[in-house]
Amino acid sequence: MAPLRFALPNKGSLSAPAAQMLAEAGYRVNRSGRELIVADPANDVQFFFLRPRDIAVYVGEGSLDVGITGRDLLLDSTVSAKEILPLGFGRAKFFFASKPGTIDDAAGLEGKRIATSYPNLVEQHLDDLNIKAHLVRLDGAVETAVELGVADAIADVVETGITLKTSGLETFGTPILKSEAVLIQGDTVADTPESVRAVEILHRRLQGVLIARRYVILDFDCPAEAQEEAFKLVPGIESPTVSPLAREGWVAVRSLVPRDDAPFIMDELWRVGARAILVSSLDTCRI
Ligand SMILES: Nc1ncnc2c1ncn2[C@@H]1O[C@H](COP(=O)(O)OP(=O)(O)OP(=O)(O)O)[C@@H](O)[C@H]1O
Ligand SMILES: O=P(O)(O)OC[C@H]1O[C@H](OP(=O)(O)OP(=O)(O)O)[C@H](O)[C@@H]1O
Ligand SMILES: [Mg+2]
Repeated sequence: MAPLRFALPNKGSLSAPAAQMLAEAGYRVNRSGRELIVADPANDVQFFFLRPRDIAVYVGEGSLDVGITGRDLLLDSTVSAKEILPLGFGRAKFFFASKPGTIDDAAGLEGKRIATSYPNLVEQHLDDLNIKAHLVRLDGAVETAVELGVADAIADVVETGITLKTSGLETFGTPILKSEAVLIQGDTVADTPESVRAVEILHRRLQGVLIARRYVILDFDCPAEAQEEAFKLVPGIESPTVSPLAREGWVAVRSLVPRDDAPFIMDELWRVGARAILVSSLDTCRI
């Protein structure tokens, strides 16, 4: 059987977190040096390390089966590869920005020059808004374009906002896009049942990692008469697990709860009478 051909970012913001996530999902992305192709025979996968912008193209053209790239890069590529799982890292917003007091909403872009390295994404958005503007396509560092008089506004990725601030620019309007790293799939996957199955397994494994990151295991002991109230606080993903305790009239309960909510749920459980409330992390799971 041919291995699944998987494109991964070779450098940049998405590279290390993508490799980390795949390692947590059980893949062996052992890239010791600068190799561009790495085999993972145990999982029957071949990894190709490419620029994130090119990943959408390779997957969209059918040269590779799946890949991890940014949603913004996928949309800008205009290829037919489809997003099959958002991965929760590489989060950034895509905004218009200009010098304060010059342009303050998207309508103000009519007839203006906009610098961007995502011309297709921006053009599509302007078309949707029925705004005609001139795009100035740059490779990067687009924030400088306004200062240098090449453009009146920019459209770019904003993460912390530090780059914009130091360039004397401010965002305006609502975000053009909320982006994050995404798993993408090309049309060729459907060609063989083996690759369909390999992608299903990959999808389920990555989803397991996402759940393990977002949820914690909550264990507690609860008086039987308080259990109904406790279950409302810990519905779990499907249903909480309840086991008898040696102590008469008490049950042990185990459930998954969102990591961020755990401290509040623990306070409420204590209030309804639960004791020995323990939180532990998941490494990974299949739900
Ligand atoms: N602070 C950030 N800067 C740039 N891209 C970011 C940032 N945070 C998340 N991203 C996302 O990372 C992807 C861009 O990755 P890419 O490797 O091309 O750029 P990079 O991290 O800026 O690296 P480089 O310095 O080589 O340009 C996009 O999907 C973008 O939305
Ligand atoms: O909101 P911030 O946290 O400041 O991050 C956003 C900045 O980071 C990226 O630039 P990068 O460093 O990748 O340079 P580039 O423009 O050459 O790609 C992006 O293009 C923005 O300029
Ligand atoms: Mg960049």
